Amino acid sequence: MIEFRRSLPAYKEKDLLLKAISENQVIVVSGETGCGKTTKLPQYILEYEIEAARGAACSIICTQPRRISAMSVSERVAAERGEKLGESVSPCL
Ligand SMILES: Nc1ncnc2c1ncn2[C@@H]1O[C@H](COP(=O)(O)OP(=O)(O)OP(=O)(O)O)[C@@H](O)[C@H]1O
Repeated sequence: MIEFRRSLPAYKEKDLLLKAISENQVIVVSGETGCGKTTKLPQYILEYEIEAARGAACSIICTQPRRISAMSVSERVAAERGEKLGESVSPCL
């Protein structure tokens, strides 16, 4: 799972993305389908905030257009983190 995460295009742009987020109130991220915008970028932000001792104060909201995709994304991200749903990832339908 870790190797897979590191193979995605989003991982290669991780530092650039975190720098852009820290320096701007709003950014637009555009990338090919499956590059990691939905499941990886929120985790990069959370991990960055945890490293900065701000993890407890960090809330990340990720919207999806359908219930099924909201559930699928939530389950996937929780699985990647080795957690159960409801720990750091909670779907809100
Ligand atoms: N539920 C899942 N089960 C297995 N693999 C998944 C799942 N969700 C995502 N992935 C994998 O993680 C990678 C990143 O997916 P992600 O949804 O973050 O990409 P994305 O850039 O948001 O794509 P899109 O623009 O289509 O929404 C995908 O290439 C896919 O292989």
